[in-house]
Amino acid sequence: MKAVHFGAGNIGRGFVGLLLHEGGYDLVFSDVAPTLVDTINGVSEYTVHEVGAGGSDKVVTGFRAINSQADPDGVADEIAGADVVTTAVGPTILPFVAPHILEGLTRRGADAKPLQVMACENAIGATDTLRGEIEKLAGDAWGDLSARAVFANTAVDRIVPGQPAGAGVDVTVEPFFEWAIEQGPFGDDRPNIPGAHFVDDLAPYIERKLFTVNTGHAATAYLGYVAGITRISDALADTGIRAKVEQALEETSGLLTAVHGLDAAELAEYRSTILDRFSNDALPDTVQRVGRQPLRKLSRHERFIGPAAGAAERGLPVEGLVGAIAAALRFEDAADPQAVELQERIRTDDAAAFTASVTGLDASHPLFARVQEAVAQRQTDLGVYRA
Ligand SMILES: NC(=O)C1=CN([C@@H]2O[C@H](COP(=O)(O)OP(=O)(O)OC[C@H]3O[C@@H](n4cnc5c(N)ncnc54)[C@H](O)[C@@H]3O)[C@@H](O)[C@H]2O)C=CC1
Ligand SMILES: O=P(O)(O)OC[C@H]1O[C@](O)(CO)[C@@H](O)[C@@H]1O
Repeated sequence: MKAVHFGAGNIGRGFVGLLLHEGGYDLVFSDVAPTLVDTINGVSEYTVHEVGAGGSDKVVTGFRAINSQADPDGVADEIAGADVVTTAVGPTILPFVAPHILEGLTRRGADAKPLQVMACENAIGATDTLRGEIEKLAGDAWGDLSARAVFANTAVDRIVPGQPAGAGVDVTVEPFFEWAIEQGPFGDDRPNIPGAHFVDDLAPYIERKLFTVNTGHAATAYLGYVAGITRISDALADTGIRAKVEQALEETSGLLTAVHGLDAAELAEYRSTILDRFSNDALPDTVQRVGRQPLRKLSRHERFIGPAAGAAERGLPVEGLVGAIAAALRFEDAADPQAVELQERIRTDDAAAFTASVTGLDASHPLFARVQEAVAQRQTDLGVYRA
């Protein structure tokens, strides 16, 4: 069996690739970083180092890498003969992966078993997004081609921080992982991924994960940044920051219970486990990585506005979430293009226009005024506020 995985980065090697390997798949990593592709092709095995309680080393073999920009033809042939395609490139990159999958489908025999496609991104419905991009490119040809693939959304959870220089292909990760995959699209023919669990309804899983793990992680990152702290574990060691993160997560849990009927006591346990994971000081993780791409993280269906809007619509508390959003408005990182753009726009747009364009909220939404107030406060602090 063969799997083509787009994005040979932290999650690609440290989580998705490892679990596909354990399922018996030969791995083809497709990436656009030439040095990474060459480094991967220079070794016959790599080790995933799980650091923290219960961690162990896992060795991955049976892989090769290909540069999709340098060899699109080769990538298409790999996909034509693959059983599975997965991605971990970042949600904004999926439109650049779509053409390769489409070309692979056109080369795939019409009588071949349908290709099983799963995007593994921190976004709701990422596989649906990827399929939409492929369908858009295919145009009228999609009528015939669509039968050659099945698409399943997933929720992936493992903290894989930036890797130290010189780490080579090896990856240091936390011991915890969870990979939930919607099973409906596969019928009786699921991909063979022993480390994953298959569910009928993914929504509670992806929303629980995105609005607890990612909301909590990003809140820690932005609050830690504002406090001048670099390591995530150090930020959570600050009792004031921890209390604010806990408040935000109690708010997202309140929404998850209201929307999905998730049990409050189980959610409290889940929050506690997650804060312990973030506090793993054997795993050096930074506010810059976890807070990267703040415009994405402040967008409408993402880890802050998504739950805060749902809570505000139901009259549930949002103080903690708005506080985390206010901290995100202060996040600066010259190496992060979205952080640079955020700081430019907050200095040029008026508060209402910024709020609408960044969060996607309508001015009449019950959350809009709260966020606009936080924006106006940031602009006042910067000396750029205009009534
Ligand atoms: N790092 C983590 O702990 C987790 C990350 N994720 C998600 O996984 C995705 C990737 O995250 P990381 O692995 O941390 O990022 P990363 O930056 O380590 O890896 C991304 C990889 O994608 C490659 N890439 C960029 N454009 C590409 C293209 N057009 N085709 C093929 N490869 C391309 C990059 O060269 C890089 O190697 C993101 O959506 C993230 O939200 C999800 C759960 C955990
Ligand atoms: O990968 P993103 O969406 O930029 O955000 C990083 C987040 O993803 C994770 O890697 C887990 O989903 C966390 O480490 C962190 O919350």
